[in-house]
This record gives sequence, structure tokens and C-alpha cells, in this order.
Amino acid sequence: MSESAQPSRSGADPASPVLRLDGLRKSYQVGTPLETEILHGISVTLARGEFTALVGPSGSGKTTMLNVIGLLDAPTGGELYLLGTPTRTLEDAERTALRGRSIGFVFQFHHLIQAFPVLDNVLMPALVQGARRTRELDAQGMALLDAVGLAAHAHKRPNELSGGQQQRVAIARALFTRPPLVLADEPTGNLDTRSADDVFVLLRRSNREFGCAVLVVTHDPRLAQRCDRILNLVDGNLVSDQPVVQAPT
Ligand SMILES: Nc1ncnc2c1ncn2[C@@H]1O[C@H](COP(=O)(O)OP(=O)(O)OP(=O)(O)O)[C@@H](O)[C@H]1O
Repeated sequence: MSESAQPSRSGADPASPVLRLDGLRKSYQVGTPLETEILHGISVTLARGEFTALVGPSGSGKTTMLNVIGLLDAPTGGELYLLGTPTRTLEDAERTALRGRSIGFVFQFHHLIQAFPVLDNVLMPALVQGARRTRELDAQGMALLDAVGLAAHAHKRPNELSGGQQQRVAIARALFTRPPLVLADEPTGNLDTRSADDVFVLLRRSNREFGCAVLVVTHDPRLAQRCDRILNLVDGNLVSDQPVVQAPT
């Protein structure tokens, strides 16, 4: 995998943490004038290259937090710094551009486009940012598919692959633009134990070899223990932030 590794293309200040949340709040309007607050002022910093689990009971706000961090949903209070850039006051176009070059997403349901071959799915983040389809781009996609062990499947449709293989394609897609931050929302939630392990190992390897910070939501304590750090969210509050002491591998 390291052959195709490249430095981050974000161009942001390399000294700043990849992510800093400062009193982040998120409310939803559930009626008029009823508003319900889901995230109650979260402050946390993720260093570059850190591999962090986000755990917590169902309904505690993990997906909400990931969506806000991913600039898919706007916070209602506090500030979110991505690579040192405060994001609250960004215009939509600036926010979209920052998201595109800084964040890779891996969801529980991989959201691959079934109408396109696997390789095209991997290239998609670059294509939607306006990259031209060239041989070089294809070669980069193939190198990444090779790295996730799926080069032989490049020209198949995603639904010809197993669930675990499709999730590995989704990881290759998330890594294609070499984002400094990868957000993964229960990426193994839909997989059997063995495929879940494979996907997790791949995320870990990507983190080590590409140097991207990974924030992964998981309900699986076994997987959380394989991260560098565990954030525990309860009722929209960060109640603990613990380093994980790794057993030697
Ligand atoms: N668009 C919305 N409008 C109103 N309330 C919402 C909205 N999205 C989420 N919520 C509420 O926010 C709370 C947190 O939901 P969220 O999906 O973030 O929790 P979670 O920790 O990811 O849960 P799970 O582990 O079950 O996926 C829930 O009470 C949910 O009903």
C-alpha cells in the first residue's frame, strides 16, 4: 500500500490538529418552537494520524456528531476547526471544497453506486471534484484496489462482491483523495465477525500507511480496544476520553 501513499493534498497548516471541536452543540427543530439539543457542548481534539473509536449507547448522538464533523450537517453552537480552519462561517461552496479535500467517509451501508464498476466507484471522489478521467487516475485507482486486495474485481459491479469486499471498496474510495481525516460510521456493523475483522484491519493499515486520522463509530468493544483512543458519548456529552494501551502485536 505504501507505494501509492502520497502526502495529504489538503494544503492546510501541517502544525494544526486534524480536528478540534470547541463547545460543539447540535440541536434539531422537532416542532414549532420546540428544539431539542442532541450534542451539549463537545470539546475534543484529534491529532493527525490518530485512530480513535467513538462509542456510546444507541441514541447518544454518535452519528449526529460524525455528520457535524463531516460538514454534512451544521452545528448550532461552538466551533469546529478542520485542519485549523474554523468552519462555522464558511460559505457552502467553501465548506463543500474543504470537505472534499479533507475528509473520506465510510458508512455502515457502503453507498457504492451499483450502476458503475468497482474501479469507477473508487475514483468517484476525484471525479466529483472535477478530476479528468485519465490513464494515470485509473492507475491510481487500481493501485488502491490492489492495496485492499481487490484489483481482480475492478471491472465487476459492486453487487457481484461480498459485503466485506464492498466495504473494502468503500474504504479504497474514502482514501482515494488521501484525506487527512477518515470518518467511519459503524463500518463493520453489517458484517459477519470475520469480514468485520478484515475491514477493521484494513482501516488500521490505512491509518498507519497513509497517516490519515480515523474516527470510527463502533458498538463492538473488541474493535474499540484496537484503536489508540476511545471517546465515550452518553446523552450528547463526552463522558470519557481514554487512551488504549495496545498489546504488542
Ligand atoms: N434529523 C433529526 N431530527 C430530530 N432528531 C434527530 C435527528 N437526527 C437524529 N435525531 C435524534 O438525535 C438523537 C441521537 O441520534 P444519533 O443517530 O446521533 O445517535 P447514535 O448514537 O448514532 O445512535 P445509534 O447508535 O443507535 O446509531 C436521537 O434521539 C435521534 O432521534
